Amino acid sequence: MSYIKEKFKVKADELSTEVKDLLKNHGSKVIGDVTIAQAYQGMRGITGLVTETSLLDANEGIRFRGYSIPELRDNLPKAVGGAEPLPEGLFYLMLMGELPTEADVQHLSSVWARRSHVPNHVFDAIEALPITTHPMTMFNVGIMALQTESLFAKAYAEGINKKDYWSYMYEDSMNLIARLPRVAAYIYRRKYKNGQHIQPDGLLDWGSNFAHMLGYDDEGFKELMRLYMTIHADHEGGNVSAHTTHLVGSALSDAYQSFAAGMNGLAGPLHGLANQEVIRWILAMQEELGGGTPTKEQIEKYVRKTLADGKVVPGYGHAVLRKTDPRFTAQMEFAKKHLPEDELVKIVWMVYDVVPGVLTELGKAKNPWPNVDAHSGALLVHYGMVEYEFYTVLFGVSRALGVLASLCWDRALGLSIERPKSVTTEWMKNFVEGKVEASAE
Ligand SMILES: CC(=O)SCCNC(=O)CCNC(=O)[C@H](O)C(C)(C)COP(=O)(O)OP(=O)(O)OC[C@H]1O[C@@H](n2cnc3c(N)ncnc32)[C@H](O)[C@@H]1OP(=O)(O)O
Ligand SMILES: O=C([O-])CC(=O)C(=O)O
Repeated sequence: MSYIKEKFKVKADELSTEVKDLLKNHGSKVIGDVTIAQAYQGMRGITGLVTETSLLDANEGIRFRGYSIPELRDNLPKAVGGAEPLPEGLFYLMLMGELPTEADVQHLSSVWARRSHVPNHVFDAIEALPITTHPMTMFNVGIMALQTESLFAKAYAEGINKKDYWSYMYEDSMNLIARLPRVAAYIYRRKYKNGQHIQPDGLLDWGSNFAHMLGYDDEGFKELMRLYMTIHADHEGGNVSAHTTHLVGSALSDAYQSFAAGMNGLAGPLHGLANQEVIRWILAMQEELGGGTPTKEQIEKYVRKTLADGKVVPGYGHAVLRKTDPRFTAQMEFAKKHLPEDELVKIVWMVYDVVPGVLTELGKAKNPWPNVDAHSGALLVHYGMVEYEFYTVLFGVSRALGVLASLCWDRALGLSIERPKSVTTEWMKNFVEGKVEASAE
């Protein structure tokens, strides 16, 4: 057993004991009430999930095992000559709950490089789709085709003790993370670069090897990839992609099936697809105005028109956050350092000056501030990745780090199949009239 796996097992046994004690001594303690509005409106504010890897504060933003994004950028190991954290280090932190050493990160880089082989039938499955297929659909087909490699599914079919589920989930998760960049890069090169594929370079770290396979070998893009892969990885457990992965995994679906389910959620425009929508929205605004940099007045007019047309302003608002997303700020800082004169980036910053005021004035959105998706596309365009339909695939590769670390914990803690109670509107009406009672079961 690898030393990381062994260490995870020790930590998992410790936490399992603590959770058992918590359940035995405090299991019936109430942590919240549920209102009728919450049942109809996306369960906002209901605490009903346990996710170890990260925790969100509405005003401060995400913390990964207690570390904010600026703290991660200071404390996680970097590539030689690089300033951004290596995503391998974030995975280690999320899995283990402690910061990695340089050696831990190098170990993970080499383990993932070693496990990155993707069987040919996965590429064949992607090739069977029309070239016009959305990259997120290709991505999901690729992930599902990889499911033939699931060690958990094979072991379960042969019959394993439930105490060992975590071990197979760990192996599947490590293999899937190792393979995703190759699948994603294959999709990109197939769809946008005439199928001229680039072989992996096993000597590179995970993020720069991904950049290399995509066809972007300059150091600036590699740094961006490391930052991008780090900040998109996790956002506690209730967001659509993390919750879906956890939910499907709770039925003992394997890592491939669970992650694919999560990725179908990420592909929705109110979630991960918003990053492509931001660039599409800015380009459409520029086109309508005849190109060039718009004025703030023109941006404001376009925002009001978007809202009047019954559409959302992509990249703004959030289900939980109530301030500017620190992931937006991290990308803004990256841009100020590396590409302060970029025209599209400047437009993103002008939009940031305008949108919160308009959304606040209209008073409907609970959070008028930008989220992670408001900035990411402009950085990618700067380095030449203009194919915005691909952006959510990048998000998905990163999200694998968080949701798969969480799946390892789910199986290590032996979490139950998820099955909350639902009721009908007729039940709600009867409840209001006192004809039925809410049940604790
Ligand atoms: C990685 C991520 O997933 S980050 C989020 C990415 N998504 C986007 O950027 C899409 C644009 N934003 C939105 O649609 C929303 O803000 C969401 C989906 C992120 C959050 O949704 P909610 O929690 O329901 O937001 P909230 O409670 O503030 O919504 C209240 C009203 O304001 C509207 N609203 C919220 N944000 C926006 C926005 N950016 N533009 C226009 N209207 C908005 C909602 O559509 C809703 O309108 P309704 O009452 O007519 O249905
Ligand atoms: O937390 C959410 O609901 C959405 C989000 O920002 C993410 O998943 O990264």
